[in-house]
Amino acid sequence: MIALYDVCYVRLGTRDLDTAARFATEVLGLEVAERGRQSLHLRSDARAHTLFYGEGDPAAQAVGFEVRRQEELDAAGTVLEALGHAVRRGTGAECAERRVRDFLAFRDPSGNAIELAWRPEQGPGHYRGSRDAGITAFSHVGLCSTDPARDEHFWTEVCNARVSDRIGNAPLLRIGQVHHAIALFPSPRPGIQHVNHQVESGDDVMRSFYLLRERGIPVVFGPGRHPSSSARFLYFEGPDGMVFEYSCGVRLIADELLYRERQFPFANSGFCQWGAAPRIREFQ
Ligand SMILES: O=C(O)c1cccc(O)c1O
Ligand SMILES: [Fe+2]
Repeated sequence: MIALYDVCYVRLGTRDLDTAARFATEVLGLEVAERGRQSLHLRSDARAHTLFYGEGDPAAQAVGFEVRRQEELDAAGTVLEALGHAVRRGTGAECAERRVRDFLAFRDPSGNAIELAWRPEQGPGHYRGSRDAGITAFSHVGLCSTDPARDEHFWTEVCNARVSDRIGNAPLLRIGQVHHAIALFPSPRPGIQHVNHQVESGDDVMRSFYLLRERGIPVVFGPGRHPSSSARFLYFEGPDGMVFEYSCGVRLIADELLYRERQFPFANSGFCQWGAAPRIREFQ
């Protein structure tokens, strides 16, 4: 079983790096860790980076998960190849760009680019947001899945994820105590479906709601509250149509023995207990 320790970074492609840089700093509130001619590393917490934008095809995406031991990479490669997944070890330059010592790349059963990363770096000093969005950490990703049941099996049987709740057939999967690090939503195609950052308080969610509206940033769901994680949330659209989410108050699941996953309806009420309606394709 591949022991994922935490979700550690998201890599996005963008056709316009300047626009992405302005959005990531002035709107989202991330800190620029490094800006290259065709690359942008952004911080949201103590880590060296959690969001990377590369200039090019917006479909050039990947999600990085930390593994704690380098031997896990070899073992994971063997397991994945036996299941028919092509695997590739990162080059020195690619590891440096990811601020990791080593990584293994493969695609999940839907075709999402996944990277298993060893020893992701911590950043210098505290994260200092470019605006006070109240961000405390990069926390989870939504992934598009062409077969949520099949992919749930992959993430929970080949990897060590556990189902915290389901919304219809969409599983919300934890790898630590946080309610979920990965959520799989039905879609005809693979891809990163949303990127979540946790914020300090409900006030931060509401402050961002008014700021985004003022700046004409499309709010596509919320403010609302998820019945699954109990988190209050706000979803909005960034460059290249990528959906970002702020949420606060996500529940922690500490008792692995007693906890039982719940089933919510794939309906507005399964996504929000306050009555908000999503304008997000994968939530409809
Ligand atoms: O936090 C959640 O429970 C949640 C539920 C549905 C979709 C999401 O993106 C979520 O973060
Ligand atoms: Fe989310």
